[in-house]
Formats: sequence, C-alpha cells, structure tokens
Amino acid sequence: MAEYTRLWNCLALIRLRNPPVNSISTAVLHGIKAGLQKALTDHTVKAIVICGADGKFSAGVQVCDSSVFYNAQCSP
Ligand SMILES: CCCCCCC/C=C/C(=O)SCCNC(=O)CCNC(=O)[C@H](O)C(C)(C)COP(=O)(O)OP(=O)(O)OC[C@H]1O[C@@H](n2cnc3c(N)ncnc32)[C@H](O)[C@@H]1OP(=O)(O)O
Repeated sequence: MAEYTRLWNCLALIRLRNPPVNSISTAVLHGIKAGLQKALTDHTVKAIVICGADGKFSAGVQVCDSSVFYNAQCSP
C-alpha cells in the first residue's frame, strides 16, 4: 500500500506501507502510481516527498513478487 497525503506548503506525501520493511510489491507500485497521479493533477503541489512507514524507507523490490518487474515495465 502507499498512502497519499496533501501536506502544507505545496507539498504532497506518498508513504509506503508494507510491513515489515515497506518493500515494493505490485500493490505498493500501484499505490505509488495513484499517488503520483493525484499529485500531478493538483496544480498547487510543487514537490512530492516519498517516505516509508514506521521509520523505514524501503527494502526495494519485494522478493518473490516477479510481477513487480512486469508491472513496472508495462504500465504507462
Ligand atoms: C519500482 C519498480 C521496480 C522495478 C525493479 C527495479 C529493480 C529493483 C531492484 C531492487 O530493489 S534490488 C534491492 C532488493 N532488496 C534487497 O536486496 C534488500 C534485502 N533485505 C535486506 O538487506 C535487509 O532485510 C534489510 C532491508 C536491510 C533489513 O534488515 P534487518 O536485519 O533489519 O531485517 P531482516 O531480518 O533482514 O528482514 C526483516 C523481514 O523483512 C523481510 N524482507 C527484507 N527485505 C525484503 C524484500 N526486499 N522483500 C520482501 N521481504 C523482505 C525479511 O525476509 C524478513 O522477513 P521475516 O523473516 O521476518 O518474515
């Protein structure tokens, strides 16, 4: 999952949440894409911050989820 929040001062936040290490699964990838689309359609947003939940950024791609590679390559 990735949660979108509109912050103050023209900032948008996308927080990766996939315990225990916020790895990037297909669902997280879709959440990032949805968050980016929201931010890009809000013309008051000037910067996008991407962080991880619970004090961790991300362990990178989720091992054993090979569909992440397919989705990353095939999604416009
Ligand atoms: C966005 C488009 C993507 C396109 C692909 C682009 C190419 C991308 C490549 C990459 O992302 S390469 C990087 C892949 N990631 C890694 O190699 C990280 C491997 N993990 C670690 O080095 C360590 O686990 C850690 C993140 C430094 C954390 O270490 P720590 O000692 O704190 O905890 P651990 O006991 O090692 O792990 C806890 C728990 O988390 C699971 N886990 C760790 N990494 C992943 C992961 N990448 N995917 C899924 N799960 C992961 C680990 O198995 C442990 O689980 P349990 O054993 O507790 O069930």
